[in-house]
Amino acid sequence: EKVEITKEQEALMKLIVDAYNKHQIPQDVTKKLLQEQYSTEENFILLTEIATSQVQVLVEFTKNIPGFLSLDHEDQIALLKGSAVEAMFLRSAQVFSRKMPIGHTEVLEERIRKSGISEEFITPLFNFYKSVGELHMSLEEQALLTAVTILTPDRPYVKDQQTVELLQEPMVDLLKKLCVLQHPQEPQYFARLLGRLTELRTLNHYHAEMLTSWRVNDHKFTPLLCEIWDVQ
Ligand SMILES: CC(C)c1onc(-c2c(Cl)cccc2Cl)c1COc1ccc2cc(-c3cccc(C(=O)O)c3)sc2c1
Repeated sequence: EKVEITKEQEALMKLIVDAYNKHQIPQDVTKKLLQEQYSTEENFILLTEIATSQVQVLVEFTKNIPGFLSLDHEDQIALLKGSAVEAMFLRSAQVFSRKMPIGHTEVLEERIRKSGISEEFITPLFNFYKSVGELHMSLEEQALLTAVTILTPDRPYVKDQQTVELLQEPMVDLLKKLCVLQHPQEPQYFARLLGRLTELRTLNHYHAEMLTSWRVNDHKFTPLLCEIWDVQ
């Protein structure tokens, strides 16, 4: 039967997409990807700066998700801490999939490969980037998938999972309809998107190891990253 987006779903999508567009890493930060010299140390510092800016952007985007600010405050923190890495994998993955300004993609790849991350994490990381790139997600899908990731009820320390589920459900329903409407020739497209969310969970584990190996080599993070990642 015909899949239709209701008026309220239209309104919800506009809210989420506007928030996603509004909150972006400032140009002067991402432009450094093309400017700074290449060294493992410099690449790490630059990626740390971008990640810190990304967390700030993520917090602002999250505050625009309908109902989020009405959640228990400790649950708000638990959701942000639990989803930050996954949201940043998604965000940095979009850089590789959308046609970034010339050179950004190669430059970002080069800097990530040479930032002190051990080879065993580089492979799954770039496999993920490739699998997201192949989806050619629309901006609406990117924004909704990020919101769905943030509103994952079973993050550590979330007390009222029920209420988080009530917020996540309409996002998932809307994303499912959007996938059918935007990828009519690919009935399994929505399933492939959700498959990326499963892959993100495994990347969380790799990321925890990445942090440990950086810290072992005495790499410093910013106070915001230390707080959101419970390090130092
Ligand atoms: C602390 C730092 C060393 C770190 O530790 N783990 C990771 C990480 C790495 Cl490696 C890979 C995935 C996830 C994480 Cl969390 C990072 C770097 O994380 C980031 C986070 C966000 C973004 C957005 C970018 C980006 C570029 C151009 C344009 C845009 C744009 O949105 O226009 C975004 S790059 C970037 C790098």
